[in-house]
Amino acid sequence: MNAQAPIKLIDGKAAAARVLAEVSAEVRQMKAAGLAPGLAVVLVGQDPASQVYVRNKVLRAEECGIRSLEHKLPADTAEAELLQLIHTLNGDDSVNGILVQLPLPGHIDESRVLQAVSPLKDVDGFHAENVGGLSQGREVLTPCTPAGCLRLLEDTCGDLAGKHAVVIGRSNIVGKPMAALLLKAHCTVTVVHSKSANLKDLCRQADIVVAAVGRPRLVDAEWIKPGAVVIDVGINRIEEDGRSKLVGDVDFDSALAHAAAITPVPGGVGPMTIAFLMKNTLAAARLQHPAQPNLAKLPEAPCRSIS
Ligand SMILES: Nc1nc(=O)c2c([nH]1)NC[C@@H]1CN(c3ccc(C(=O)N[C@@H](CCC(=O)O)C(=O)O)cc3)C=[N+]21
Repeated sequence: MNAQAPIKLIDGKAAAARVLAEVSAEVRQMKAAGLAPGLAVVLVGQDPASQVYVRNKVLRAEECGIRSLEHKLPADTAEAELLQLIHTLNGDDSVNGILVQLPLPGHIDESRVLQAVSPLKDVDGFHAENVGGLSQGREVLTPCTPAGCLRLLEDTCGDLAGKHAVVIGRSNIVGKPMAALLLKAHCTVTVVHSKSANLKDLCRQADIVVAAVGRPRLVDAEWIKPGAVVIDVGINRIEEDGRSKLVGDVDFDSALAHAAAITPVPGGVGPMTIAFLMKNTLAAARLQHPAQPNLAKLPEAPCRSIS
């Protein structure tokens, strides 16, 4: 009766493990060529969720042989002091990647801080130089979450050319760079957001839906065209049945009825974000050593954000 393909769960943990295995192999080659890649993670304040992410990043880095340095600063750190730390890290040759965990406390100007990170060490791809480069389709350091989503989509759908992708959300961290990457992959891209008219109708036209709005379970089966592929970027902590739960921007159980394939939360996009942070750290190390003959002999970067 139903000719549709069986529902497929997109396993972000398994995909991330594959990416991390590639990273580990590359780290070994880099070390053989005399370079031990290092990542600095800067956390300002005590936000418990951020602390969990930072801990996960440090663990994954260690697993694939990347040195990670954690800088924890108190919530009342002055902007000038944070900028000074970034300048020090910019000038430290043992640091190849710098990640400043967001959000920053309200008294700190986020864009000034992101602009202070050297574009060659900007493993988040948030510096204007890299944002502009991505928009021009140049090979630059690219934000980790959208890069991870693109890999999941390519693994699931193969060639993305000509597909209609609807990105829900227009943040600088996910929505906008996701749209740029999908365009680069030859999709027809629609970006919708909280002020869009006919949000649901637009979404229902999509072959690919990427939900990144931060609204728990906003997207249900009615938003999804039968056979569409759904990537859920949302990580929302909610209270339900007297306990705390992690849910996405997609109502998973409902969307499952229409989707050909869908990412779970947790275990979907989150682990891929961290895996691509590691990949970007290696890509950054390569950018910083363009003339090093031994590194130049390394195989082409399989990092999609670069190659
Ligand atoms: N400059 C900056 N860059 C970021 O990339 C950045 C940031 N700031 N601030 C916070 C958000 C959030 N983020 C996550 C990364 C991984 C998981 C992750 O691994 N999640 C797992 C476990 C989740 C859990 O159990 O808590 C999963 O979804 O399966 C989650 C969230 C990166 N962010």
